Amino acid sequence: MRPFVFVNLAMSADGKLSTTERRQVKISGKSDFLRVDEIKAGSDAIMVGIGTVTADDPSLTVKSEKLKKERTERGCEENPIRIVIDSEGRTPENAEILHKGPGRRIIAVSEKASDKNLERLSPYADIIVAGKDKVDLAGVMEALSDIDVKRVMVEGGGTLIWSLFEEDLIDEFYTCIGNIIIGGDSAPTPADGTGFIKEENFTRLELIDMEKADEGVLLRWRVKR
Ligand SMILES: NC(=O)C1=CN([C@@H]2O[C@H](COP(=O)(O)OP(=O)(O)OC[C@H]3O[C@@H](n4cnc5c(N)ncnc54)[C@H](O)[C@@H]3O)[C@@H](O)[C@H]2O)C=CC1
Ligand SMILES: Nc1nc(O)c(N)c(N[C@@H]2O[C@H](COP(=O)(O)O)[C@@H](O)[C@H]2O)n1
Repeated sequence: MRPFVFVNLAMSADGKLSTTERRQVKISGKSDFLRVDEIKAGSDAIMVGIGTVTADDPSLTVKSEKLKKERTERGCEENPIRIVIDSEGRTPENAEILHKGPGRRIIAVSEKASDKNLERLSPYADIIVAGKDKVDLAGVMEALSDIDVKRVMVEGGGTLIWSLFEEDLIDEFYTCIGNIIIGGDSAPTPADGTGFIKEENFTRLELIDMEKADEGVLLRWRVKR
């Protein structure tokens, strides 16, 4: 058993998530920001890779007071469970994700994480150990299902999302394409990693809908199975 998993990203018109220096860029506009806040508030958990934590230091909190209130009225925490996929337990102790706003945090590590890092992070987050070198993502999804997490939003980055596609753990994929060109052949894209080599292994998508979003376009895809 695993939760429903969807990805939400903003990318430039040339398909980049950020710059070659992995510097965070404002890609989407105001209406997309509100949409993202709504889908975040509608999720039980929000997941990012350690690369995103070190590059962007996101808080991943719900921003709107109204949405926070609606969550607490439903008996949920103000924020979804915030999950970092972090093989070695490198999350900095002062990361925003560990401090900003109420709610549970989970850091999923592999057996490679040192005891020192586990001790360092355990005051701030629950730790799940899954996988030998890299985090076993299917194992993490199963553990989330066991604690009644039904809907997971993945915010990036491209390395984590690639692995989730590779392991067929994504159900829907939403990209807001903004009206900028970032360029750079090493700038992160929505699915980095090794990529599929054989055509028969490609993930196939069905378009659910598309709409204009500020100066860009929002595409929503479902993974075909
Ligand atoms: N425009 C947007 O919507 C977003 C952009 N970004 C950008 O993406 C970049 C960060 O992306 P990445 O460097 O690719 O890092 P990432 O956030 O995808 O984290 C990848 C890291 O997770 C760890 N990991 C552990 N187990 C793993 C597994 N089984 N599979 C994959 N990774 C595993 C590894 O240390 C790996 O390097 C930043 O530049 C950030 O600004 C990030 C989120 C959203
Ligand atoms: N949806 C969206 N639009 C953009 O233009 C972006 N640059 C991003 N980036 C990601 O959003 C996260 C920020 O989270 P907090 O505001 O700190 O909660 C961060 O991971 C960015 O990479 N997203």
